[in-house]
Amino acid sequence: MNELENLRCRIDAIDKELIAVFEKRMATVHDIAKYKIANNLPILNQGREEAIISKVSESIKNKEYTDSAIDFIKDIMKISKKYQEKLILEQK
Ligand SMILES: C=C(O[C@@H]1C=C(C(=O)O)C=C[C@H]1O)C(=O)O
Repeated sequence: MNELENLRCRIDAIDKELIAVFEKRMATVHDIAKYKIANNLPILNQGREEAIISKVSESIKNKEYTDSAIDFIKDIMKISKKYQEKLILEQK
């Protein structure tokens, strides 16, 4: 296997881990959406999102990746809200 193939193998293994963790997060988002529906709460919680972004920038070890990590978590939260909207629409 050449170097590029070897590195891509490593990416494939990391993606597998990412998807497993993503599934766990989405299952929790699902439970949060059910709670919001039952308690008539809005999908967006700006304060919570800002706190998550702060935690990400504090906890990332390689500061070279800070901006990318913030972009990443913002995209994840966008996906989370889109999924919650879908669940809420299905209830109506
Ligand atoms: C999951 C929630 O809903 C929204 C999505 C968030 C997320 O994906 O982390 C955070 C805050 C909310 O804007 C929540 O309220 O906790």
